[in-house]
Amino acid sequence: MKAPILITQAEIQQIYKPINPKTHKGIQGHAAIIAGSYGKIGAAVLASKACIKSGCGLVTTHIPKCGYEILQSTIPEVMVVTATHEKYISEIIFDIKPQAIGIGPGIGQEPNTQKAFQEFLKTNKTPLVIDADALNILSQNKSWYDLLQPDTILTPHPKELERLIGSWRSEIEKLVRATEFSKQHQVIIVMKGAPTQIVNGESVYENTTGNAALATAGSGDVLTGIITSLLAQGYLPIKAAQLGVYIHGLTADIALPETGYQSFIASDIIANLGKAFLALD
Ligand SMILES: NC(=O)C1=CN([C@@H]2O[C@H](COP(=O)(O)OP(=O)(O)OC[C@H]3O[C@@H](n4cnc5c(N)ncnc54)[C@H](O)[C@@H]3O)[C@@H](O)[C@H]2O)[C@@H](O)CC1
Ligand SMILES: Nc1ncnc2c1ncn2[C@@H]1O[C@H](COP(=O)(O)OP(=O)(O)O)[C@@H](O)[C@H]1O
Ligand SMILES: [Mg+2]
Repeated sequence: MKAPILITQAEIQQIYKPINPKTHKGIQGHAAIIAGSYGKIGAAVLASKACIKSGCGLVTTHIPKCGYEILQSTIPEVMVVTATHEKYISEIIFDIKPQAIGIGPGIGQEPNTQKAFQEFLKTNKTPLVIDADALNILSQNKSWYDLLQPDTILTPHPKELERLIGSWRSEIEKLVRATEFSKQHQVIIVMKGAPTQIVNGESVYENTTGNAALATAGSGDVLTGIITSLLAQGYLPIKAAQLGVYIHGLTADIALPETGYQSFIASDIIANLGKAFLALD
């Protein structure tokens, strides 16, 4: 097994594309976020806000009905499509054509949500980020792995990863299993942790930003929004994953002297996105 390639500032500078002065929202990328259920609409808010604050021109968020007023009042910049069910996503239907979709934060695992996710996977050809409960649904329905498009990005934390690839007894075994999974299903696995590693077939990349302040509710939901935004802006999936985890971690490194570890919350990642992007310009 090769040593991981570090995701350094120099590497990121090669990947990062400054904003074209003549761009407009119509060509800056339209992202869709499919997230939330009753009691976890916050996950949809965090992912959507991180998405629009990471540079894409438009964001449409698909949520259950109960989240409508919450979304519209907390992030007026984001458009909203609601499912027919009050408390969970019962079907995934929208007439927009986004350039990237992020699915999973806070969606729960209701049977109807599972069915909707399966129907979605059967037809979806749009670049995709799969996180949280969508990963958990996937790991309970392993025959659906065949429905994943090449270069789909999966963003599991260690428990979600275990549900997908099974348990491991050492870091080496984890990497071997993740590599096998990535090659077999042609997916990119963002193995979140300290540090986060990205597995893309035989290649492993290791992030160099971030700290323990990120060990707080919703920080993964925010990462989903950031990576989906970058995908919608035309970054190749592996580049969107690398730049996304780097920027996400950088926000915590920037904020730490002011917030300390304890008072840093997921909204602070979003609040510091601007400074993190400026550090790349
Ligand atoms: N405000 C909100 O609406 C929030 C919604 N959330 C959503 O809640 C749902 C459940 O997510 P959870 O991740 O809490 O539940 P899970 O059951 O998937 O994961 C929790 C388990 O994973 C373990 N775990 C997590 N990170 C780990 C790490 N780095 N190392 C080792 N073990 C680790 C925990 O100890 C725990 O046993 C998801 O859909 C998620 O998106 C959460 O993101 C929290 C905030
Ligand atoms: N100690 C840590 N050091 C660096 N990054 C961390 C640490 N703990 C958590 N993170 C990061 O925070 C995020 C947590 O994601 P996740 O567990 O999915 O959160 P949630 O589901 O609550 O949104 C990941 O990006 C992970 O890498
Ligand atoms: Mg998560």
